[in-house]
Amino acid sequence: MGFRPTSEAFPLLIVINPNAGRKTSREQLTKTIQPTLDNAGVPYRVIETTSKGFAQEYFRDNIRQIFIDLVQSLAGAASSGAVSAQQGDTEGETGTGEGTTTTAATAGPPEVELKIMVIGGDGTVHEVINGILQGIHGSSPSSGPPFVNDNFRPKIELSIIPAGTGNAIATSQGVTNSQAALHCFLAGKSVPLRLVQVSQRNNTSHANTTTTSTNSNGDNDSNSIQGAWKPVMYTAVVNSFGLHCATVFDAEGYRSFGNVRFKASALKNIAFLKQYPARVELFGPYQKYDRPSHQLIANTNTAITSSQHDQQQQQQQQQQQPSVTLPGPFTYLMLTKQPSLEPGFVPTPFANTSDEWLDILAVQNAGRGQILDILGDAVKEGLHVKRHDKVDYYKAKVVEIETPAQGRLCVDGEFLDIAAGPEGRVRFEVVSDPNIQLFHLSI
Ligand SMILES: Nc1ncnc2c1ncn2[C@@H]1O[C@H](COP(=O)(O)OP(=O)(O)OP(=O)(O)O)[C@@H](O)[C@H]1O
Repeated sequence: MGFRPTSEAFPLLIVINPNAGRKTSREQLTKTIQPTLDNAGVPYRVIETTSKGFAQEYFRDNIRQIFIDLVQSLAGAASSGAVSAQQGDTEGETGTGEGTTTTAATAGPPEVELKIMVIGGDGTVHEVINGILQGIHGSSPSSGPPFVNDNFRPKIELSIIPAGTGNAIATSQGVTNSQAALHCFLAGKSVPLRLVQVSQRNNTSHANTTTTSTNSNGDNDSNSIQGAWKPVMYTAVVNSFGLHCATVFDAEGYRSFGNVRFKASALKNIAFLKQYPARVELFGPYQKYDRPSHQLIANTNTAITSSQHDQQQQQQQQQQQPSVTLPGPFTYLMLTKQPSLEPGFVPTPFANTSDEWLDILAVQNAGRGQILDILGDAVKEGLHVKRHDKVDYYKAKVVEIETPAQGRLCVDGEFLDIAAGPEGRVRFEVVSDPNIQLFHLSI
């Protein structure tokens, strides 16, 4: 079920979620986007989502064929026929993908760039990204074996027309309406979109299992449960635990309230405020916000070592021993790649979609008055970080969380229920996979 390019220029794929936000996507498409693209001579193909999960499944099952068609269209366009794609067997229709190859006749990988426009909110973007990565990495039976490698390293330019409720990714780039987003698209401005890989131990295969030991806190040492980390999903916006997660979860039940459902849910969860037991560990280098000097300070524990052997040893140590442990319990915990989650609400003001850091906002054991103050200041462009002693702010590259009882995480608006203890431990890591380059547009 692949795309056949209708012209030499491969069509822009427009993914539209008619159900996002205030349900204005279709109107935005017909009134603003289509006339502008037609005027600019940009060919496009519209893919309308029909239900939750549609976009993810669509890209997971079709991304391979989309790239094959894209490469073929490039080959057709190039007079020398520099790029060619060969389809070994019935990819797409059967979903096996066996034997599919993409080759470049010239030296070096072909320059392949796929443009996708999403008219929707962060949830739709999340689905598109996860579908693409599942399809590319072959992590589902229908996606076939991985097909992106050093010889074929496509770029994906993701343009986001903010039509959802929060629109965190677009808002964080200063893109607040479809006109601004279209302007960015036509000007071809893009910045790297770094993602967070969310992984859990692959406990079905304990090939490397070592004995479970007990650390100095008397807890089981989770690093000794040695099932390999297995990506569960990728997030582009926010991972949370505690009050924020409970608020998003309960807001689903208040859908009939429209856009005030988050406010209603937050008020309920603050009125019945809970503390959420967990231990959070940061691994490797990190930066911590220093309130007196109002700046992020890099940790200096990572001494510079001279020999390669020393560096390897240091790296190994950093991977095994946490640099920082936050003991909890947590009132509010967020791990983000976007500074702003909705216009005005800036919980992690130093987050940057393109950097290699994961921003961590941790509030441990706060009372109702304290959390109200903190959230009140977070809607004043992130003042809470400067003002409140209960706010810990870090930037790290690898973060793990473990809960003593069954716990729930919110991952870009979806939910991950985790088992108690080391078995349920979850790892968050900023990835920049050189074999798939996701970009998005910025002003
Ligand atoms: N046709 C559809 N009908 C119902 N739900 C859909 C449809 N298409 C997609 N969805 C689901 O709608 C949900 C909400 O979409 P999206 O996140 O884009 O908007 P939002 O929640 O309003 O915005 P934001 O995430 O920016 O706050 C997503 O989980 C998506 O899977």
